[in-house]
Amino acid sequence: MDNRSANRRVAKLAAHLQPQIRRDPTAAHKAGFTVAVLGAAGGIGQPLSLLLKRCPLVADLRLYDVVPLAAGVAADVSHVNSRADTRGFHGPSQLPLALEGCDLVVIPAGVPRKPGMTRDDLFNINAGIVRDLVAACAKTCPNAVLNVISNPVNSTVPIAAEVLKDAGVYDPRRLMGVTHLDVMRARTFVSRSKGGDPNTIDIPVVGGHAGVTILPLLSQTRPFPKGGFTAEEARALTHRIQNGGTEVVDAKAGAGSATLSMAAAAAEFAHSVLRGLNGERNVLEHAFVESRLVPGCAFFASKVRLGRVGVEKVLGLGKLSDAEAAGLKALTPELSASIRKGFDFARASIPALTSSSTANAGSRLAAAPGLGA
Ligand SMILES: NC(=O)C1=CN([C@@H]2O[C@H](COP(=O)(O)OP(=O)(O)OC[C@H]3O[C@@H](n4cnc5c(N)ncnc54)[C@H](O)[C@@H]3O)[C@@H](O)[C@H]2O)C=CC1
Ligand SMILES: O=C([O-])CC(=O)C(=O)O
Repeated sequence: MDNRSANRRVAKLAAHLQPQIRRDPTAAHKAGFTVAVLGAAGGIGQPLSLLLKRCPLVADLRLYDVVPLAAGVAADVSHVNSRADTRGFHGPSQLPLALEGCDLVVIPAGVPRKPGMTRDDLFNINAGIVRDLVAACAKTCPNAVLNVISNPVNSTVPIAAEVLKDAGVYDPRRLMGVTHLDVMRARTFVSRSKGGDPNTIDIPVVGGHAGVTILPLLSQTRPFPKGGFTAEEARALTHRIQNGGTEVVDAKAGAGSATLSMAAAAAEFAHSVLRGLNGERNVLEHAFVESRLVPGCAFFASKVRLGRVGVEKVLGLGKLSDAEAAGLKALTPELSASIRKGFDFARASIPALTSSSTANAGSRLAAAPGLGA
């Protein structure tokens, strides 16, 4: 074979292989991602760490907690045969080591509810925990995507935003409150009562992550159940989805709140974030993010499109039924107050919202497109 026909054959072979290379979702980031779990020794942290160890897009898994058990959890999880290198870290002196080079940091650190408590009752303890952990992220891995699980999410996410702004590294596309458990509950409860496959049924859940601020949009259920929802069915399902967390808190009778279902939700959500970072197109999830969807609510949970930078686009709410529109009106004052409470706490407790760091934050923010829908 002469050189020219050999070259032609190579070119033909390359052209044949090219589409397959482009279709390989991991091709863009062969090395995989570095992910940290902060609060890894806890009720959510342990099963979440296990599930992330199984995630094919995780190459380096860092398990951090204030308690030394983090090392034991890491030793245990590390024996699972998957590609992710797994290490444990404990105590504030090891936090920078845990965060160094992270692409994604998942934060379930903090105390859970007991029966009779609201999520807001956790504010006094968890607000400071989230503030300090996010400050460490701002310093060591300012470009990481943050998934905040710690309650009250309606306030801890605004706290995280203020801390990041103060450090001059806030990019709204990389800060997400995890509300995916509400979506999972909606899928489960609706498919059990009305039929349909809980794996594929699509039900938007918007607003926030506490009581009436959790607003399932049952009228947008796809596929829509035969016969639809009666007003009473819609009311009962909405109530159950809004109170799913309390159902578990009461069933655990003082021993904590949802941990296993939350770990499943956080792992599924983290996997979607990594798929987006990896360049996969059209990854859609719900998350509590900076938003302009609802006046008065600087953060709002809605469907978002995830991509290489985190949240690429906040999608609209679609057409609401009359009952859903009333639910949206009813949730706005509570959600808005919880967001303000987070902002106020952060602004009062961040020692230096100095003019220099504020100027710095301004320049970073100007470079980062907002998330208005
Ligand atoms: N977003 C959501 O949908 C959900 C949120 N949650 C919230 O997640 C949080 C954690 O819940 P659980 O895992 O059940 O609690 P847990 O008490 O079992 O675990 C919390 C872990 O955080 C650790 N921790 C405390 N302070 C820390 C710090 N400064 N740095 C690192 N680690 C720290 C503790 O040592 C413990 O291992 C709670 O605030 C809970 O309300 C729970 C379920 C659903
Ligand atoms: O209810 C709680 O305290 C924990 C939580 O956020 C949930 O299960 O949705």
